[in-house]
Amino acid sequence: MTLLASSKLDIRVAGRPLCRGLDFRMQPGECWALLGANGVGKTMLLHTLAGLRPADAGHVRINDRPLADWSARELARYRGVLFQDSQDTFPASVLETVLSGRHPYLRFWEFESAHDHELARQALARVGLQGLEARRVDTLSGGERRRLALATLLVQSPRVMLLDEPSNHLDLRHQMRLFAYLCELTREGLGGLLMSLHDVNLAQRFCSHVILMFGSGDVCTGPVAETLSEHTVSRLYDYPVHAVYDGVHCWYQPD
Ligand SMILES: Nc1ncnc2c1ncn2[C@@H]1O[C@H](COP(=O)(O)OP(=O)(O)OP(=O)(O)O)[C@@H](O)[C@H]1O
Repeated sequence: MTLLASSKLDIRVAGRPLCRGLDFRMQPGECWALLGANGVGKTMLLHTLAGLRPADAGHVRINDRPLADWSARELARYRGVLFQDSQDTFPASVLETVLSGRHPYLRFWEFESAHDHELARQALARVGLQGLEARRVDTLSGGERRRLALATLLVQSPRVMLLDEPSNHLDLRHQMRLFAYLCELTREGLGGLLMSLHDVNLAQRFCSHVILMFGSGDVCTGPVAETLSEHTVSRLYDYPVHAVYDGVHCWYQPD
């Protein structure tokens, strides 16, 4: 079974190619990073794979079914999207916001159950926001708001997670803890994770596979060990880097 796949996927914006002929298959338990320079099209690609915007050509399949065959409710239960920025239209509380992750499972006018509240409590504890349930979201710091968005996604418990720059606003400890948790959850629960990142070293450390977007539609995919190199990372950001290996971890440093 393939959780998420694209074939011959083309994405263009204002006539400009962002992604040309992308073929990839995400198998259960895999963690993928989506890397590329600013403005190269990472958000557009994530949104296309999530079914939030149409592709210009090619196909997306989730769980081996074409996107068009999924109802909105089915999709909301199966794949979760973390947007680049959180927008709070109403001054909801932390608890109300995290419980909104359960809405795909509720019927119209149905209230959240004790089980939903327990999932919300566990997710808030997981991201270190326990005790803040009654706080208004517009009083949270940037990092706290980001962690609340991640908790809301966890409460949704999607099989496939599509995350747009999940490390935004997170300090070092929260980055390392949450990335380790998301990847362990994906591997052990045999889900699928695709996240756009600006830190190639987070991809190198936590991910099994990468999609690289080089600009003008050029894309390539593959296992991290075979795809990331001094050459590809330097080309990706149009800036020279060199690899450092300490016997355990490899990372890339700008020259
Ligand atoms: N409606 C639009 N009209 C014209 N260009 C657009 C429109 N929407 C997005 N773009 C352009 O599409 C390109 C890809 O945008 P996208 O947000 O996917 O980039 P990104 O790789 O996620 O960037 P970043 O790393 O800066 O977040 C950008 O150059 C952006 O300016």
